[in-house]
Amino acid sequence: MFEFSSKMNDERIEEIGENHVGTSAKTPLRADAFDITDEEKIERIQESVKDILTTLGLDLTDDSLQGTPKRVAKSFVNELFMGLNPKNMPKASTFDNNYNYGEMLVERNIVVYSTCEHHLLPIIGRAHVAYISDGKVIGLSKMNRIVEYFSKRPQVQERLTMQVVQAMQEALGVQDVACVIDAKHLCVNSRGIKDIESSTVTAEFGGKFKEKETKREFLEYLKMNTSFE
Ligand SMILES: Nc1nc2c(ncn2[C@@H]2O[C@H](COP(=O)(O)OP(=O)(O)OP(=O)(O)O)[C@@H](O)[C@H]2O)c(=O)[nH]1
Ligand SMILES: [Zn+2]
Repeated sequence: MFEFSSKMNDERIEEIGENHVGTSAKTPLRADAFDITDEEKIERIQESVKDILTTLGLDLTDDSLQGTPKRVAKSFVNELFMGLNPKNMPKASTFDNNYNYGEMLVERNIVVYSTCEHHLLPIIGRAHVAYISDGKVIGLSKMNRIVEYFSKRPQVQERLTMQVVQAMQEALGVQDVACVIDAKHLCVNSRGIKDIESSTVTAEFGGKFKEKETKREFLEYLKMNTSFE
């Protein structure tokens, strides 16, 4: 049977494509995270889910429940946590800024659907990402894809925000990148304190976005109404 070793290995994690992410913002992956295939992971997780549901007292021979362990395992590996696998990292195509656009570009209202790593419950919200070009521009949809990729991990919102900024900085070769995320955590809304109203705002400001005026301009754009709403 496959055994996970408990030691983290920074070199190994760099090999698998997290070298753009600062140490403090790294998802704590095990050194042997990719020693088994996704198919093997699905098989193993399926057995664990069977165990959980059986322990809860459910009869897994029931027509509706019998496929649940496999469904949960597949959704973990292929969907909810697909961002743990660097093979799913989006290719962030960049282009030369031939038109010399010199202002900030803001991609607003990117839907965030992530999972809280403390309770494995959904985090649902919006991310707003901005950068100022220093010669390169990035395809708009790539910003949404970067947010999606890092969202599909067990997360804390602070780390997600930092990972998005660091991946954009790497892709564009600039420090001038910012991200604000406003999200609801179902672990706060639906259980525990059960506060359905509160949401969490996190922000990461790189380079020029640390300056008061640039930060203010970015935050002003977030307040703008769009004419098509
Ligand atoms: N900083 C931070 N905390 C988070 C995030 N998501 C969930 N949490 C918090 O993680 C904490 C875990 O605290 P614990 O006391 O170990 O867990 P708990 O007993 O289930 O806590 P309650 O939710 O207060 O019932 C909770 O306060 C959650 O609200 C996040 O993205 N960032
Ligand atoms: Zn939680």
